[in-house]
Amino acid sequence: MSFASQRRSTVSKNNKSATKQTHQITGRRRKPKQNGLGGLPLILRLTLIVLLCVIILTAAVLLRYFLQKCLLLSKNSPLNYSAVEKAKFYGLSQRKMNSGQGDASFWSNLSNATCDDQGAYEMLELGEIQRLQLPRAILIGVQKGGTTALFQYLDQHPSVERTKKELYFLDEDMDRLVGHAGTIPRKVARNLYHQKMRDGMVEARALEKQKNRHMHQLKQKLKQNGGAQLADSSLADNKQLRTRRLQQTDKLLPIVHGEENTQQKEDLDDGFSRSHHGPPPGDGQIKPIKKKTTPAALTTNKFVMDLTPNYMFHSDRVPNRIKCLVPWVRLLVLLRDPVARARSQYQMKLQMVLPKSHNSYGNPIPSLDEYIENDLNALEEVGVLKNWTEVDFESFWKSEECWKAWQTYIHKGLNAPVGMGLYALQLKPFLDVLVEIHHGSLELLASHGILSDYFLAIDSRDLQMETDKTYQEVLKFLRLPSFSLTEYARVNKASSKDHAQLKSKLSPAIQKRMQDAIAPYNRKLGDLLGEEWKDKWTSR
Ligand SMILES: Nc1ncnc2c1ncn2[C@@H]1O[C@H](COP(=O)(O)OS(=O)(=O)O)[C@@H](OP(=O)(O)O)[C@H]1O
Repeated sequence: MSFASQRRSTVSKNNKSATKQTHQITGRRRKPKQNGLGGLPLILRLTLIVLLCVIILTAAVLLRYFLQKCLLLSKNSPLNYSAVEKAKFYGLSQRKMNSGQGDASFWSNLSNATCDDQGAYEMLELGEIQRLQLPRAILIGVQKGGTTALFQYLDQHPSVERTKKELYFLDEDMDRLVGHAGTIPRKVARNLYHQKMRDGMVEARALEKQKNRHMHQLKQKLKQNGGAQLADSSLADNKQLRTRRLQQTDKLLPIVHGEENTQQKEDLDDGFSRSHHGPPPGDGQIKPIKKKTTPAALTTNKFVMDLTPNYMFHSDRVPNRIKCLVPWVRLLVLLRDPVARARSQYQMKLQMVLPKSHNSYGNPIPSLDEYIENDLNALEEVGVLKNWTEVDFESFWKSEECWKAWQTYIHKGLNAPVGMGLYALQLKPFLDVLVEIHHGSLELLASHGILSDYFLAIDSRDLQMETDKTYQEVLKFLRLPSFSLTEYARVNKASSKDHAQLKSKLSPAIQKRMQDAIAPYNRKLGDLLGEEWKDKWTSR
């Protein structure tokens, strides 16, 4: 050891003993070696802190997930849009999920609104469908096709659960729900559909009670007025009373088919108020769905149906929603001569605004001719109607251009008196979806009788002329026991008010223009539904 190092070691020893002495003097001891984070290398310490943050964050997310799930799926939860948006946050179990086979149709790509996984659907057992009170059949259309009459006939069937007509769930409600977020989880959507169905049933039961109460009061009054003979068991057959009852029912009809607010729905000025078929609210428009108070339990083993004639017109989105939410349903549609249907729609709109002669934009109410012409022009403008040769129409029909033009038209939110009569255009996506669900082609399904298991089109005229026979056909299709009514009333007729405009007829020139314009689509209906539908209305 060199002198210098010897000196360093002596100095260090001296220093150590000096420090020891100092500690003894001050009574303080040297700090023990640190055991906590302080003793760990910096990198380890940082890793631990990051891990801790991740754990805390995960716990917060999980807590939020459970809270949301409890809130959103609880029966009494407020159905508000933001909750649904938040519901996107959690994925849902995809058990029992089948992948839809076949080509994804153009419509699935366009659809702005399905559930969590486009192209996939989930079948449920009958017991489960009943438990969830989801519909087993849907009446998809058409507006002014005699749907209120059929609704009332079905409503009287002992195996059918009373419900409210026109729920607008698969179109309007779903538009609101998905309009902003793009998709919503299937489970959430089904839960909301269930709640809507249940609300409809509760409302229908309340309405029935109200009607019964009124009948009771009427009986009492008749008794007091010496009409005792009317208040006995033969009451139901009494014409006078039946008429009164129907009048009462007519008063309640706006409630039954939810038209009480239609006049407030003024939107585009194509003559009248917009009615339940506007464009889906895109661009971040969020309207909350109104919550209705429903009793905690409403159990039924009866046949549950959704009857919303406007679904047919919203053919760009409703079929996919059906596939996604209720793929087991049977679809029923009433088709009426498009010209008569358009006229009936005009009369309905007119009744809503009469006796005013101007709409809320201050513009005069159009005549029937103007009403039809305006719509013909709108359809020509977007390219849905054109003066085609048969060959040209065939290639147009198969092109995406056709469906895009139709979608542009739907999204204009017009009254669509002519557009609603283009049945082939509207039915094609519904049939496509059935083909997808039941794996095959339209021809294959038709030849095996599978299509007729799930789809039934009825001519409104048959319902009107051969009501009982047609009613039996509907019951058979729905797999309901045969049942006949003592009377098949004609309901929801255009008013017999003495107003010239209500009585107006379409001028022959405009009628011809409409018939010629829609003829190619009428012919297509034959390809879709069978020869008997080809040129059905032009031949009459
Ligand atoms: N049993 C029967 N069969 C066929 N058609 C019938 C039946 N009963 C009523 N009607 C006529 O149907 C028209 C009303 O149709 P909707 O009830 O579907 O209208 S709505 O869309 O619910 O407003 C309406 O037509 P218009 O009178 O031409 O307006 C009713 O008269």
